[in-house]
Amino acid sequence: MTELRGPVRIVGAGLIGTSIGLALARLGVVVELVDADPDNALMAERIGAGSRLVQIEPQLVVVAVPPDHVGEVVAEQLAQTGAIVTDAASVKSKPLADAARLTGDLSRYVGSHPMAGSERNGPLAARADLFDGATWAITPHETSAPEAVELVRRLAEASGARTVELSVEDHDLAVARVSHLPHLMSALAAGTLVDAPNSHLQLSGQGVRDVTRIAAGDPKLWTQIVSANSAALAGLLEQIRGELDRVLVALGKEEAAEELTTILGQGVSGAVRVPGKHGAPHIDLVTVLVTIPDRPGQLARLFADAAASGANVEDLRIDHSPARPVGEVELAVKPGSVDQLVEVLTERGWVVHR
Ligand SMILES: NC(=O)C1=CN([C@@H]2O[C@H](COP(=O)(O)OP(=O)(O)OC[C@H]3O[C@@H](n4cnc5c(N)ncnc54)[C@H](O)[C@@H]3O)[C@@H](O)[C@H]2O)C=CC1
Ligand SMILES: O=C(O)C(=O)Cc1ccc(O)cc1
Repeated sequence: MTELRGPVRIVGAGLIGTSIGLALARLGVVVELVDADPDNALMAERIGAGSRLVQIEPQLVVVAVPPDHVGEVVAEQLAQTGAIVTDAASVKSKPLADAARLTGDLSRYVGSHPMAGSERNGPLAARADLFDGATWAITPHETSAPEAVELVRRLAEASGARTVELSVEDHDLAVARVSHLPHLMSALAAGTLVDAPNSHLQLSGQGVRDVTRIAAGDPKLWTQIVSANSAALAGLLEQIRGELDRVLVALGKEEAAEELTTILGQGVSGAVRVPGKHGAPHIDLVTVLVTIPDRPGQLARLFADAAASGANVEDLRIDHSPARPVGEVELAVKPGSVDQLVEVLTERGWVVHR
């Protein structure tokens, strides 16, 4: 059995590299931090993700640099060390092709991709629990050694994730659907707000926040991601262009209302297919709205009271009402625990709406 003993060298101490370092530090694995930007390596070291200098040869190297540089860094690390090498890039075909142009033997390399992140970047955005409960794709290529695949699986599990194995090609098709297209859609929707008057923006509610959150991701990083996956994305974008034409033709025409309902119904059918947290199948959750005073300690009290009811909070949203000294917290729970939750919260003085 291949155990993850360390040291693990992380090249690229940004959001993802530093988060992996922090997750491994929880288990006491020795981590070496390397970055082209010395300030980032220093920052990652200061927040406890590892050390900039480790004298022992790494067992595993994790390349967490932007996708355009992954292939060259993978080839470099294979040449400089006897370690198993993986990367965390959001696309898998291009880094593999780039590395293959630079080195003959890729048996110690296995690509991987943690499916968790943030719209923020750099070591200061890193979190030790970023990958807890997340899915981590492992994408062996034809010559990946089985022990290399096993060690990368250990890395993902040590970081708190559950693993899914896919081919390189299938991975890129999958992320085009579940990550890259949603990102482009979010950016396009958010882009229409740039010139919007403030009087319009002040009507923003949770819907527009949901749709635009991921648009805040680093444009330079996302240019590399979507460009490297252009073939898989092109088909989906053609499909969306066709759907947009259907919407434009149908909008506002009484006789085309059914067409519009069909398109919107497709959205409902697609949305329920997105798996729930921890990769579990989608379950319908019930939401309960609680009004909370905008004062320190209120959220902690609400969570303690929710826990006392026996309900597990599956999801959470907080909405601040402008110009009101209260917030609105939406707790999502399984249908079986909602009655007890409402009863206990009401008993304890919370204003609850279902
Ligand atoms: N941002 C996200 O939510 C996710 C990103 N990823 C992937 O993880 C990788 C890293 O992304 P982030 O951590 O978000 O970016 P980041 O910008 O936070 O960090 C990248 C780090 O790599 C360093 N770097 C760049 N070129 C280098 C080189 N040649 N040698 C050494 N260091 C170098 C930078 O100085 C920076 O510290 C990317 O390949 C991305 O596709 C994967 C999952 C989620
Ligand atoms: O912020 C989110 O919800 C994400 O989905 C983050 C993310 C960004 C890029 C990836 O390659 C994987 C995950």
